Amino acid sequence: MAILVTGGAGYIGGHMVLALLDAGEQVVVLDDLSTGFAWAVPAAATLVVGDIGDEAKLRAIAAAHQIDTIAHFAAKIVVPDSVSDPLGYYLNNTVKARALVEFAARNGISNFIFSSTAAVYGEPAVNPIFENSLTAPINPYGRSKLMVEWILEDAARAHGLSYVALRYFNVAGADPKGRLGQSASNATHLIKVAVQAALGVRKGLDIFGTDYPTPDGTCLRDYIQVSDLIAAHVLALKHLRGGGGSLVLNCGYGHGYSVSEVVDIVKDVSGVDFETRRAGRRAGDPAALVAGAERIRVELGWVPRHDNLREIVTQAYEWERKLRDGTVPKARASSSHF
Ligand SMILES: NC(=O)c1ccc[n+]([C@@H]2O[C@H](COP(=O)([O-])OP(=O)(O)OC[C@H]3O[C@@H](n4cnc5c(N)ncnc54)[C@H](O)[C@@H]3O)[C@@H](O)[C@H]2O)c1
Ligand SMILES: O=c1ccn([C@@H]2O[C@H](COP(=O)(O)OP(=O)(O)O[C@H]3O[C@H](CO)[C@@H](O)[C@H](O)[C@H]3O)[C@@H](O)[C@H]2O)c(=O)[nH]1
Repeated sequence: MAILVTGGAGYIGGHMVLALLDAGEQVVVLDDLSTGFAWAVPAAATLVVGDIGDEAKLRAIAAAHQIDTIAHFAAKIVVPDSVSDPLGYYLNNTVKARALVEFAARNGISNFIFSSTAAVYGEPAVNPIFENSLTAPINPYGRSKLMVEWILEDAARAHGLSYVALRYFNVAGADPKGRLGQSASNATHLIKVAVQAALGVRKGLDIFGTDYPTPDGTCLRDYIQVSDLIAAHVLALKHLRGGGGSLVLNCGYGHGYSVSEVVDIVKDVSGVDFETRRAGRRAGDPAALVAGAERIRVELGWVPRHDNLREIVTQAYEWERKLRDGTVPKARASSSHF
């Protein structure tokens, strides 16, 4: 049986592909390369370049491979962009995901793993946030993802699918073996931007909002290391293949760091005191998001191995240095795909 990984040329999906290949699985990646990289997908996986909304392409994949599971990572992911381009986000993240769920239902693909997000909770009244806390997203990105959770819930009931929706908190770091990291040069994530500032790839860093109701006035987030997150997906796959029922699970460590604390750790790890500027709040940002992180341990037996922000920052820094120096390992010639 093969696993279809949408968005498998991107940051998190790329780590999933590595983990699946490490486990001896057959992997088909579908990615339009809008923010992903063909070179990041090992030649041992089949790479199909295309849109998740392209039904003909999906049918061709189903005809050529025995897919039993879809791991759906492909999405647009930048919260402030979703505020300025909501319709683009609803099309890519919701409408096309609906088509993918329908494709699964029609083709007897009974397992679906979905990249959801902490953004479904909006501005929570209290932290940590549990899976049964109120979902009230405050930006189109979070809404675009919450709707897919609802689509999955209803489709599962009607069409015999089982799914695991993983609500990621803030994903960071890189493959501990140094094979992959976050590569898009215009990524907007805090740790990515901070290590770029430390390496002189960007000129300093804006701190978006210093007047939040948090201990130091900057936003709090729960940063989860990317391989720990992927381990949760591998366990979700095992759960679904073993006939387990649908689940919605937070993926985080259960404690948060402020933007200022993250910046201090990046400065310390890199030894570079790069410039920081106090800037206004960024559109769509909640003050604090910290996972209630128990359910995933109970349901899947997940045990984090990299819950250490210094280690996470070091991995991100080392990967960024390779990107800057042009020494990242390329897993395939970029033209070898369908
Ligand atoms: N990075 C985070 O902190 C975070 C947190 C919560 C949830 N997520 C979710 O995780 C998933 C992966 O995010 P990422 O950080 O790896 O981002 P990414 O941009 O690196 O990866 C997304 C991949 O999807 C591809 N893609 C986008 N739209 C597509 C389409 N219509 N058809 C085919 N391919 C398409 C892109 O080319 C890219 O390779 C997303 O669903 C995102 O919403 C990420
Ligand atoms: O240059 C920067 C970049 C970020 N931030 C702040 O850092 C925090 C974290 O921002 P970022 O790393 O961009 O992540 P989020 O906006 O929290 O969103 C991430 O985490 C969410 C889950 O919590 C996911 O849903 C999103 O896909 C993912 O991008 C926020 O307060 C930002 O305002 C800055 O101050 N300066």
